Amino acid sequence: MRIKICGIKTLEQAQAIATYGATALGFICVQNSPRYISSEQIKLIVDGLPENIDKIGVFANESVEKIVLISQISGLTGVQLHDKESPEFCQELRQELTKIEIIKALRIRNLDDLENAVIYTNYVDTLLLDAYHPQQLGGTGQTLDWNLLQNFNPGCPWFLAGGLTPNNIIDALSQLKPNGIDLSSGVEIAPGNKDLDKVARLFARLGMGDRA
Ligand SMILES: O=C(O)c1ccccc1N[C@@H]1O[C@H](COP(=O)(O)O)[C@@H](O)[C@H]1O
Repeated sequence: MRIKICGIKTLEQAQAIATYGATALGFICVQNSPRYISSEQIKLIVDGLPENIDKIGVFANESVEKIVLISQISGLTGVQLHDKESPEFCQELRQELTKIEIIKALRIRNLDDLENAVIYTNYVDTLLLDAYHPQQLGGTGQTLDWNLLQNFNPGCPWFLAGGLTPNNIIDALSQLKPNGIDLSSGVEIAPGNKDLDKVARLFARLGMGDRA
C-alpha cells in the first residue's frame, strides 16, 4: 500500500518521514494555504530525498503551463489536482506531462460525487478521495463518510484521504481497501509542521515500526 504524507515544508521532516516508510511526500503549491511552499524550496527538499519516493505537488485550479513549469523546477514525480479541474483539463495536462503521475482529488459528499469521480479514470493515473468542506479545499482534518465507499472500485488505483490519523487508520483500513492512504493534518503540530511522534505512531499502527 502507498503511504503519502502531505504538506511537507522542511528537508529534515521530509527525510525523517521517508525513513519511517512513506512512499510519497506531498508539497502544497496552493498559495493561500498555510502549507504553501515555493518551487525553489520544494526543489531543495526533493534533491535531499531518495529517488524511489514519490514527490507530489498539490495544485488547485492552476493553469497547465504553471503546473508544467512548477513540476519541472521542483523535480516533481506527480501532481495532485485538488479543485474543480475538469476531465478535459486532465486530458490536456496528460499531453504535456507524459512521464508524471496525475492524481485527481475529489471531495466526496454523496454517491453522485463518487459517480463523478469515476469519470476521471480515463484521464488520470490515480484518484484521491477527500472530505468535502464548504470553505476549504483540503487539509481540513475532516473524514468523509466511509460507508459511501464500501463498493467503490473505480478501475484505477485510488488513495483514501481526509481526516486520517494514527488513531483512526486501522478502523479505516478494516472497512476499505484503498491502494494508498494520504495524511496531512492528522500528523501535524500545526499546519505545515509535522509531528514526528504522530508519524512514528502511524507507521507503528501500520506494522512498520515499534511505537503502537
Ligand atoms: O493541506 C492543504 O492546505 C491543502 C490545500 C489545498 C488543497 C489541498 C490541501 N491538502 C490536502 O488535503 C487532503 C486531506 O488533508 P487532511 O489529512 O484531512 O488534513 C490531503 O490530500 C492534502 O494533500
